[in-house]
Amino acid sequence: MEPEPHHPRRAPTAAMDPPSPAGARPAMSHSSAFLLPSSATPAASADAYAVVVLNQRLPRFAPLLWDRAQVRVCADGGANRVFDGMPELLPGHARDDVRSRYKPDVIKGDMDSVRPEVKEYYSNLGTKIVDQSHDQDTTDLHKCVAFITDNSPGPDKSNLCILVLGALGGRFDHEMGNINVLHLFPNIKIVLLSDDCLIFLLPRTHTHNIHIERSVEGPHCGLIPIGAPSTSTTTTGLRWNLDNTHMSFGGLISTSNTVDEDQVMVTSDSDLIWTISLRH
Ligand SMILES: Nc1ncnc2c1ncn2[C@@H]1O[C@H](COP(=O)(O)OP(=O)(O)OP(=O)(O)O)[C@@H](O)[C@H]1O
Ligand SMILES: Cc1ncc(C[n+]2csc(CCO)c2C)c(N)n1
Repeated sequence: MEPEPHHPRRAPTAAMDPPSPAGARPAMSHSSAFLLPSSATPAASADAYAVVVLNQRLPRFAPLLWDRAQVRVCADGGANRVFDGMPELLPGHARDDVRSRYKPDVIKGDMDSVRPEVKEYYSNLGTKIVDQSHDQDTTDLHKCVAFITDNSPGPDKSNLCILVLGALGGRFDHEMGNINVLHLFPNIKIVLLSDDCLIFLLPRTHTHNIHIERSVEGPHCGLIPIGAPSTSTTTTGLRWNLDNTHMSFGGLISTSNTVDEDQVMVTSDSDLIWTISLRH
């Protein structure tokens, strides 16, 4: 049986941007400023970041996002990647210092991939270990996102942004499971990342203003109706814009598009996946 979305849709009034006229969709803003080096980051970011590390090679910007986050969670074998990978990404620093500094707050999952010595190492440093081996129906990423939303204060999670490292590339079943988590939590800002690109969900309840951080992302992008066809999608700011356009698998979907402006606007009657390439 398909699990129900974890949270009801956000009421149209709870948008983060200024109020919209009656009947119009409220606006939601998106930015990848979290990828900018500390020196270039806007002083006051509205977002509170959580990082989830999956069981794939750490992206090169893992230390930056880890430092920027308020909560760090490893999905099962993701803990091995932090243990092995953080010292490799920070070669000028002593291996043991890096290990103890990059300590996850939580390791959660069905615990069939985290190595015993890694689990013991972090457990001794105070990491919380949540063994959910009894649940073989939800993915480790689903378990980690549920943990973060359940433990973040207040009913309004509009400032929470969950950055998922190692979510794309690799095994296709895992990738699809990771994308399904975006659809299971449509009201939570979740960004799936790899070294090469990022993706997030654009819920149909809002119009979307996507600020393009040209120093770290673009130009290649896509707009994809994974969950359901879209009868009408309209965009601005792209090389190939959509104008009240129908999109579906078996028909048109927008791949190999490129960003033309610093601001991309998207309105659709269906939830869409936005993807953009990352610069190396
Ligand atoms: N190759 C991959 N591509 C994309 N995501 C992955 C990949 N491998 C793991 N993940 C993500 O990392 C999480 C933790 O990985 P882990 O290998 O511990 O999971 P698992 O449930 O034991 O996998 P398996 O299906 O191999 O038993 C997964 O739930 C998934 O979200
Ligand atoms: C229809 C169906 N397909 C696959 C699985 C297997 N599965 C899905 S999530 C998960 C946990 C991975 O850590 C496992 C083993 C299932 N339960 N139901």
